Amino acid sequence: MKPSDAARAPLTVIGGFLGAGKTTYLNDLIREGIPEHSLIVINDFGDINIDAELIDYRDEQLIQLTNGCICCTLGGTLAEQLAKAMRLKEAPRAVFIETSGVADPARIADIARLSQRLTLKEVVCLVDGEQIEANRHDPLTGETWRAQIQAATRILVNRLSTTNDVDARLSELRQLNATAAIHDMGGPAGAAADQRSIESPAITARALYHDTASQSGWQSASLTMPGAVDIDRLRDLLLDYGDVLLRAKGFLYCRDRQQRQLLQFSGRRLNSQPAPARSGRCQLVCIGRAGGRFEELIATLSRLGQAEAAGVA
Ligand SMILES: Nc1nc2c(ncn2[C@@H]2O[C@H](COP(=O)(O)OP(=O)(O)OP(=O)(O)O)[C@@H](O)[C@H]2O)c(=O)[nH]1
Repeated sequence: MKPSDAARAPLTVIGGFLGAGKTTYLNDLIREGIPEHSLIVINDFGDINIDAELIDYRDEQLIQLTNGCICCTLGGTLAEQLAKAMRLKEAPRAVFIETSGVADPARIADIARLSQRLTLKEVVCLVDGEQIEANRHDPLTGETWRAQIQAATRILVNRLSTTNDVDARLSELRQLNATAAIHDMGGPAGAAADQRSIESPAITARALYHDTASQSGWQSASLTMPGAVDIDRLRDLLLDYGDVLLRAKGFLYCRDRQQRQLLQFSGRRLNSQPAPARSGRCQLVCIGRAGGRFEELIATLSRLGQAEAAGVA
């Protein structure tokens, strides 16, 4: 029997480019209150799901998907996992999917359109207001970035306050998507974002060192970082390679800080804060422009993490 529309679980797709603020927004939603027995699906671009460790979930069911772009490499897996979850005796009352920053949310929304147990509630797209110009005109990132905006039913723009011409930025977004609601999230939410304390669930850690994997102009790498790193040296290195490094995030020890740090690099900005206590990872994932320079960065980062472990840096 076909479930009526009222019996279908609403699906919210949360998309947006690398580092745009998807995880931060999802945590805000959870804090504000989502239905009990929700299902949260987290996809991340690397083969370590850092985002899953940053989600502040409680009794919700969590599915972690890794390895690249949810829409092309994981389409089948995602549909299967969702179908399985929706067949459970107590099926989820609502579903939230955080896509990877290089995914096309439209293809994920199609899964809901095909499912008899889901109904598409909205496709939210987070946009880093500071990066609109850079992303829009970039030959590698532009197409993905535009597709994410075009697929949205609601566009949430943050970090606009640091740009010169807010109206011009908003009208650029409007030109790309004539129908979506567009909201300027303003400063405070984001400004406080890095200061938020994050309670994380315990998730089984996998020890990983991976070679870089490249896919049509993109390249990603996952590194183990067992040693205590000099944060200033790391900052200089990441900023030096800001032309090829689009996003880095992970957990590591820093020399002058007692607690393991959560490191976030996006839009050529680096910040760190105490990492969630419950997992013990010391790993970093990076994504950027494929090529020798990206590989050079990964090799240098790898040496930094390893050498300092051995005390020879
Ligand atoms: N200033 C400011 N910073 C933000 C805002 N939202 C997120 N951030 C910061 O931006 C960085 C990336 O945020 P995330 O929420 O992890 O971004 P994401 O889109 O989930 O990142 P990926 O999943 O790696 O693509 C973190 O350092 C956040 O604290 C915001 O509204 N304002």
